[in-house]
Amino acid sequence: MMEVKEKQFTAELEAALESVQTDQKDKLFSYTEKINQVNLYRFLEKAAQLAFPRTFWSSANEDFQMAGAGHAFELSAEVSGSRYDQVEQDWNALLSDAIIYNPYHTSGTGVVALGGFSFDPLKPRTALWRNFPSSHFSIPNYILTQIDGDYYFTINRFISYEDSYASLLEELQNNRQTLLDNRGQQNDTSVLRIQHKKEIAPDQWKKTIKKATDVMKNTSIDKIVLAREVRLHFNQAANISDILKRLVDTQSNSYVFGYEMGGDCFIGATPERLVKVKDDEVLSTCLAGTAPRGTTVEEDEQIASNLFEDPKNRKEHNYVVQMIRSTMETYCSEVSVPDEPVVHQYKTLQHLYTPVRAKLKKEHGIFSIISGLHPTPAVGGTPRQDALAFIRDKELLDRGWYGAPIGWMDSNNHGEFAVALRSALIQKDEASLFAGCGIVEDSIPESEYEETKIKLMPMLSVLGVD
Ligand SMILES: C=C(O[C@H]1C=CC=C(C(=O)O)[C@@H]1O)C(=O)O
Ligand SMILES: [Mg+2]
Repeated sequence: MMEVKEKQFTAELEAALESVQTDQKDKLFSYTEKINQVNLYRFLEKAAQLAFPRTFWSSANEDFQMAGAGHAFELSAEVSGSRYDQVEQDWNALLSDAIIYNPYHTSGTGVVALGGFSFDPLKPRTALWRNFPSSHFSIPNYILTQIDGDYYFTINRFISYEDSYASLLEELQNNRQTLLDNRGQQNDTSVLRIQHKKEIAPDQWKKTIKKATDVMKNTSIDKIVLAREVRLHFNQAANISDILKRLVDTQSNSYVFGYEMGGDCFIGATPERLVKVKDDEVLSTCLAGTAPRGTTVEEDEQIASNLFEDPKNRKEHNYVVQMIRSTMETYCSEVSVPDEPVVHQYKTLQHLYTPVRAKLKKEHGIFSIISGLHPTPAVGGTPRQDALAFIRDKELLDRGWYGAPIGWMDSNNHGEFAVALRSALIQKDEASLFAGCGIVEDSIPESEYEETKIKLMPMLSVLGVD
């Protein structure tokens, strides 16, 4: 730390400890400074060396990235009905007492909570997701934020009145130095290989699709999203920071995330924004309907125009648009939704895409919108409760955090959540990958199976070769 900054830091820390002691109440202390460029992936490596659980977020156009180390404070709610309310209440309570030094007021700096939810709190949790509760948010001890090429470093420390100034200062300064040290070995050079790949019950999955289409022919259910799992075994433990870097480098137009809990890490590169809130501006995205990429420009365009015209994919997409529009109208004003989707291209596939814009009504926040939107028919179905009941009952998979909201929010009430698709739960030298498809009445099991294969490709390619 430069000397003038160091003086500022020690003065703020001293004042914070004094406030905690005077009030006899533990409080979160948060200090943000602007720093020179630091490699985010190196920061994550150093965090692992210090045994800190890691968090990572990269927005779809990479102009905003956060890497977190440690949990200064955790928000977690196991309750099902009100888990959003519970997290929101605990978050507001934490903020109301927090001592924040942040002259920049830039999104994603200072007191930031990163975290997410499980897909369905009513589905019994299996051993696979033992480290991931129904909801969990972390205010990391140390956050490195990159915005438009500028770098910020935040220290968050929950201070108890029993803490001593000298040991606090030593702890925070030592960790700061280690985490921001760009020297040392670059990323691991050993090659991650897939030694064993097991598709979990693909034939049964296709049978469940047939069951779903039969149900849709005979009931008022219009759409059910069904997912499946692929389990991998590697030649060595996967290097999380390396994989996150590879996802950012290869998956354009995608949110890349990482969330480490109890040694397991949930990672992904998802194209789907659930909601972004900045002041009163709200953005959401309807994404459903899929086709592969072509090998030539002509073929690519032909596939795109077929996707745009295809009634089955348009149906899948329209259920999402209808539901997101009506939910947004509950929480927002000036809801604007284009009449038709466009085709968006990603590395291995193309999607039908409809952006949504709105203005947040004063009485609502990001959690109200999340609770209204999740699960959209891009991951659940229509009508929601019937589709969820089918998934809960018939899908073989424990989705855990797959298909659920994952993201961040800060003390300025800015935040963004994506839908955790194209994701994997990494467990040292093993991983579970997830992919699902929107099933409508005219779905063909074999084609849906092919669709999951292209959705799995990006993650398989960053996790090594067969
Ligand atoms: C459920 C997934 O994708 C959803 C998002 C976009 C397109 C979809 C589709 O065309 O089926 C799915 O609704 C997944 O990737 O696991
Ligand atoms: Mg589909």
